[in-house]
Amino acid sequence: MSTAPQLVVHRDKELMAQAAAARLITRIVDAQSSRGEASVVLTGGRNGNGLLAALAAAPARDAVDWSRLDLWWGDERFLPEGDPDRNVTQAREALLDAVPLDPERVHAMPASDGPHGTDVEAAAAAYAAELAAAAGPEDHGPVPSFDVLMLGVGPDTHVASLFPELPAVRETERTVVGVHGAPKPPPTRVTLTLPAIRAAREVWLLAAGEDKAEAAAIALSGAGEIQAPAAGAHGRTRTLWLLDAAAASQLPRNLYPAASA
Ligand SMILES: O=C(O)[C@H](O)[C@@H](O)[C@H](O)[C@H](O)COP(=O)(O)O
Repeated sequence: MSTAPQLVVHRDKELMAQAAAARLITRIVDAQSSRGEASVVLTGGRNGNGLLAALAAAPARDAVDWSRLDLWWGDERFLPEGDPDRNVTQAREALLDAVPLDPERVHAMPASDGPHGTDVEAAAAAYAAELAAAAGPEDHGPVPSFDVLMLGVGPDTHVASLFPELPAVRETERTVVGVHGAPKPPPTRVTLTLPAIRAAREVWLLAAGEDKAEAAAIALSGAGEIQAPAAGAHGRTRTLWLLDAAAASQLPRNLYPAASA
């Protein structure tokens, strides 16, 4: 199946979050119906958290069997456990604390005061090992075939903690790496690499707001993944860009989907 990106453009970021939450519920329910379980990779950032908050408010959230859902993270800010800036802390507040998840299936990335201390490379290696342990023979390498992997897109085209031109985006072997000197605070982070991201069945990129318009246009116009990491994020069966009208405002006309609302 082609992984050419598909685009859906919504009127504004609120509608985008609600529609994406509805889409995610459906995707999880479908996966659980066919395989008995589902796996989703969460993203940090306002759009990812907006989606989780919309999901928390959606009555259809009860259609999900939360106890048979694995949650992973695409990246994490390497900070102490419970820090309000950690992506997992924000996800807990937005949704996770409100639904009956199996704690064993909530795979938060290590914190900077965890078993590896401030050694971000060791923390990354431990997460890579956790992913490898969860991968089965049917998977395509040392990472499970996530049903949906979500990524917020930064104004510089970064996704997860893969920033343009930094070493992490050039990684071709390891599935998880430590990041030093990230331009978005905090500077030290843990991130999935592009090969790990591309193990997902579906990759959804979320972009809302005018400050994302240039990034979306660049990433969708054939830019290279080292300069524009979002361009290298695609799923094995589907790559979906979920945008609001402002973020879509600089897309070349041939990419703008006429029927989106
Ligand atoms: O740790 C983080 O900050 C992220 O995981 C990062 O990759 C984020 O998703 C983008 O920067 C988009 O963030 P917004 O949705 O807030 O613009």
